[in-house]
Amino acid sequence: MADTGMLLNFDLGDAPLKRQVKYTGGRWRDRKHAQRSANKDRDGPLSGSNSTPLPNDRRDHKPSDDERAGDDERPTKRQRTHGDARGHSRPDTSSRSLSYMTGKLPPGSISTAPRHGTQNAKPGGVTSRLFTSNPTPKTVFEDPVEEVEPAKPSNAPLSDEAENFHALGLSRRIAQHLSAKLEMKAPTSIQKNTIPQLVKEDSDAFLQAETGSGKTLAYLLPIVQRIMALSQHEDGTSTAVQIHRDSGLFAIVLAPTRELCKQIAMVLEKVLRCAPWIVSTIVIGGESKKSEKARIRKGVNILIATPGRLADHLLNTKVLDVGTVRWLVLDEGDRLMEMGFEDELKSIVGKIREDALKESNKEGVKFDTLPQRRVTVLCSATMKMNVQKLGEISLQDAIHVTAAKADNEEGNATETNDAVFSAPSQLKQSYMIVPAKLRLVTLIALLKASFARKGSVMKAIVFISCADSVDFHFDLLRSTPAQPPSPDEMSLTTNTVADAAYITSPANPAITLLKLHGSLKQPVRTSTLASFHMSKDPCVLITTDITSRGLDVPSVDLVIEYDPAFSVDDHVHRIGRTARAGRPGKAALFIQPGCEEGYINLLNSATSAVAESYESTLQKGFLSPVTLPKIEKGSEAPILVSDRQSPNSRAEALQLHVEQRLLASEKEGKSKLLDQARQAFRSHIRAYATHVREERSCFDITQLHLGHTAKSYGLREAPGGIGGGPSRRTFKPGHNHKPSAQKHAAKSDDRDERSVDRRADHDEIGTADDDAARRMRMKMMQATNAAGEFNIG
Ligand SMILES: Nc1ncnc2c1ncn2[C@@H]1O[C@H](COP(=O)(O)OP(=O)(O)OP(=O)(O)O)[C@@H](O)[C@H]1O
Repeated sequence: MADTGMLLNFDLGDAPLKRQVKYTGGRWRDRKHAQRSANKDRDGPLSGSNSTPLPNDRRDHKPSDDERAGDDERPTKRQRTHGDARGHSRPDTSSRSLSYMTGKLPPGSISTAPRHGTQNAKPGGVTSRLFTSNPTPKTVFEDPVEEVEPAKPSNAPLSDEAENFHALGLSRRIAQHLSAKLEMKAPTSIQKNTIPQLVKEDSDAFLQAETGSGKTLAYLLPIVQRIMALSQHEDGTSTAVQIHRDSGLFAIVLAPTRELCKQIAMVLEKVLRCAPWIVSTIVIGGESKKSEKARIRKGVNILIATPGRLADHLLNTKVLDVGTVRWLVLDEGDRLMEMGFEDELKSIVGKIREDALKESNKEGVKFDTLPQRRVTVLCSATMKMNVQKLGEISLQDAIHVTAAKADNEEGNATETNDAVFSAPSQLKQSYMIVPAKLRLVTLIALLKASFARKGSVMKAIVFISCADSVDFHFDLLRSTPAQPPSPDEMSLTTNTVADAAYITSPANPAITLLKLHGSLKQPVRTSTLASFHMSKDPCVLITTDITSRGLDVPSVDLVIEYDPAFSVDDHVHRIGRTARAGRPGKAALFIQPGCEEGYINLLNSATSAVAESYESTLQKGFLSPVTLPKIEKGSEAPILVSDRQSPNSRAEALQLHVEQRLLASEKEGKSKLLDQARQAFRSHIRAYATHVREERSCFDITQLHLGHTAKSYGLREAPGGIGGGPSRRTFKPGHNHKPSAQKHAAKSDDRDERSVDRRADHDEIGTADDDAARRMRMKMMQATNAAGEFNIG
């Protein structure tokens, strides 16, 4: 279709709505049908209709108190979901949209508003009603407070006059390398408290610190230091022992996701440039096992792995000997357990123990500077039951290291009690109470506003609950190439990196959009993440929780939680992707009016967010006229609105544009986007049901308005296929409800997005060392009781 005539502005102007609409064009039968529906509408529109003519006086109408009181309740009538045999939703029965949606009339014949929109659009256009029938938030918004001084960063490096890496027990060579090559002059608090401990002592450690506080180097540097010390004296002269790649495997670092493993490997690789004789490698799922075997066979001193893949190699790669392992690091311990790696972890710990016993009976070189027993370092944000269990499996007598162990004025170490797992203090957090219908337009407005000024935001991450929804939003917001790429032009990131057509503005014309989730193939994930890291243009990554843990992209300045996290802990990890190592950062959370507002109280224990109104976001986001991408190949890019339209009209016009774009895709027989929207909607609803039990009262699936939620997917009504699904089911404690996207991803080797049964698990476990397990349990219980700080939520 050439220019579709997608008349994007359906503003009806000041004139009262003319009831007699004359339909022209198209088939007689369709005109008649549309006319009849219009007449019916006049007598009273059908309930559940999402797209009805907008009486002008309602457009920017501020409800009176009485109306507000009525609105206060959530709309009682739930949108019915109709689906035909093919899963297509029944079209909206309102007059003009009916004709349009069924595609029987040429679009131009029903859209009578001028193309570029004016206040006085002709009657007969349709609009997508966004500002009526929305529940009113119960939260009372306080007057905007004066901009306060930004808080002092809590995860920044300490002042380099006071502290340096050499003073913590690292060799001059390492300290100089850190300072000269990695531009790290002074340690962070957690590094200051961890490094001396792990360099001098052989006891296990439990590390707990804020996101972005440098935990990775806190455990890697002591390991490298002690392996280096085998072959080098402090003055740089050589010892009698020469270390090379087949001297033995000394350390294993386990992390829950492939991305995190790769990132740790990159950090280690940079550190090892000052000791190139020490060799590290990585074994993760999704890559060739053969080449991993070959690397292991050549010899490796430090191994970074996902538990599933390592357990597999321990079974099938005979050459992998873990008898010499002196450090086992479990990064993101809580996540390792949540993702169901318990069995693999048990088998890995058991195998290391078994091989260590055999090794101790062998004659050969004894490595004096290495720990004489295996040291386990467990990093975890929280000390919940599953982490205690992991501690019982792996730790013997761990010391608890936090960033808050601070020096007092006399220089004595004192333990403070504020080791709560919380967001960095300099991170500015806000939340918006956005009615379901307005979510999509508010997201676009927020992104537009954030990137409106060049340089104000460089990188943003948008968290969404499931992979299907990520796919849909990416395909919706990207610009479609005029021609599909030829096979020669295809690259790994062809379908994951694109121009962000809906976010760009004249001031910031080049914004890249990326997507990432666990259902993508590993090489695609790796390349996409690399593009995000390296992009010099501003960019937005739309992703699931796969990116929420550990991912370190220093230039991320904004995190948007479009769907709230499945637990408060996950929320803190998500927002922790910004404001890293003392840098500033912003985070915005979308919640809906109603029970979700209770979530703010839950968050207050871990974060402190200020309320922002979505209205002001719409204002800021739609300040200037919006040029939308073309709907069809060959059509002009229409300018959505004129300067004279209010932000609300612009929002409605944008919503309508999205809805029509979806319908146009179906009409053209390429209903990919429409199908995607339906699938995304279904997965969203299922994912919504998987919030942790303690937080489910804030995310009550029965309170979700399906019709309004569908609108945020550009759908005019909720598609079929969810009735009788989890949306209507009451939640049975202990029942495992899996979002389909997560189920799908469960096949992946590192189990990203794997369905997580978040039940607190109090079962006793049988470990090889029951006594150590008992001691560890006591210790962790003590820590939990003493500080009462780890059980958030
Ligand atoms: N001493 C330091 N000086 C300056 N920057 C540092 C220092 N230590 C670490 N960093 C930087 O801080 C950032 C965060 O480090 P890292 O990823 O190890 O944090 P983390 O505590 O593991 O975070 P998360 O809990 O989110 O995984 C990295 O970009 C790293 O390069």
